[in-house]
Amino acid sequence: MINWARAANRKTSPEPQTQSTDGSKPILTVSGVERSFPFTGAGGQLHVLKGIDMALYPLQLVMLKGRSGSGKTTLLNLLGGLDQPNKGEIIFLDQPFHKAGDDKRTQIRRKEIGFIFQSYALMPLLSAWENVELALRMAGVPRSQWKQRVTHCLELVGLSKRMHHRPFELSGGEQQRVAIAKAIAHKPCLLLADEPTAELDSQMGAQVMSVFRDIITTEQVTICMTTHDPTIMEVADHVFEMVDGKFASK
Ligand SMILES: Nc1ncnc2c1ncn2[C@@H]1O[C@H](COP(=O)(O)OP(=O)(O)OP(=O)(O)O)[C@@H](O)[C@H]1O
Repeated sequence: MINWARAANRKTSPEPQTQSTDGSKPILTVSGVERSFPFTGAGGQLHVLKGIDMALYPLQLVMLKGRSGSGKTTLLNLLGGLDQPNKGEIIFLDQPFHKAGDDKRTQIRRKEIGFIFQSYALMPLLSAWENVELALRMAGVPRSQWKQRVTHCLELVGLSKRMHHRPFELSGGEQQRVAIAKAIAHKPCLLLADEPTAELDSQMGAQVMSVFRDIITTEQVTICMTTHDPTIMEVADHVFEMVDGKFASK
């Protein structure tokens, strides 16, 4: 279940954390990041991110909140190297992510980042086991390690008894836990999750958050996720609120 005691230590924007509680270095820093998109046909620009500064530290659970369309997914895509900023810097594991080309970003992403989506994004014809195994195959992990790693990841998310079920035979919460096992299989240091609990009822959402808390410790990951759910936000180490393309000020 959710560790509600963590709420007492929670910090909220506007002050992007400039240091961790234990003095460790950030794994990712964002400075002055802006992102615009061209209007189709009209020749103008939609200025979505207008100067974002933030840092993610090891073993943090960080949440992005804000109204629909405020730019949360746009920022998450930049953090994960799926997109690039028009302005500003993103440094990931001491490397300039904002300057890296597609191949370099893909290479870093495959090794160091895991993604989790609202809609689970599982292969429907593959079992939970095969879905996680596919993630290892795609990450280039040697075949000799697959069996042990798949078993470990599915056990971590509490699905050791559902390993051979296909997605349609699993509940929404169970499918999302398979998606988490898939996202951590290649041992990334950063997990990015876009509305991971949005499709789940409160009990299943709490289960997913409990799994997140466990894997931060056992797998040594940092998690950055978006959410609209105030109950879920209670377990964050830090909440950034996005308003009009920037983080909200007090
Ligand atoms: N590739 C793109 N091209 C054009 N506009 C885009 C693109 N990606 C995002 N946008 C626009 O940027 C704005 C922010 O979108 P984004 O998906 O980041 O918001 P969000 O805060 O995640 O919203 P929600 O909570 O509804 O998921 C929206 O107006 C969206 O239409």
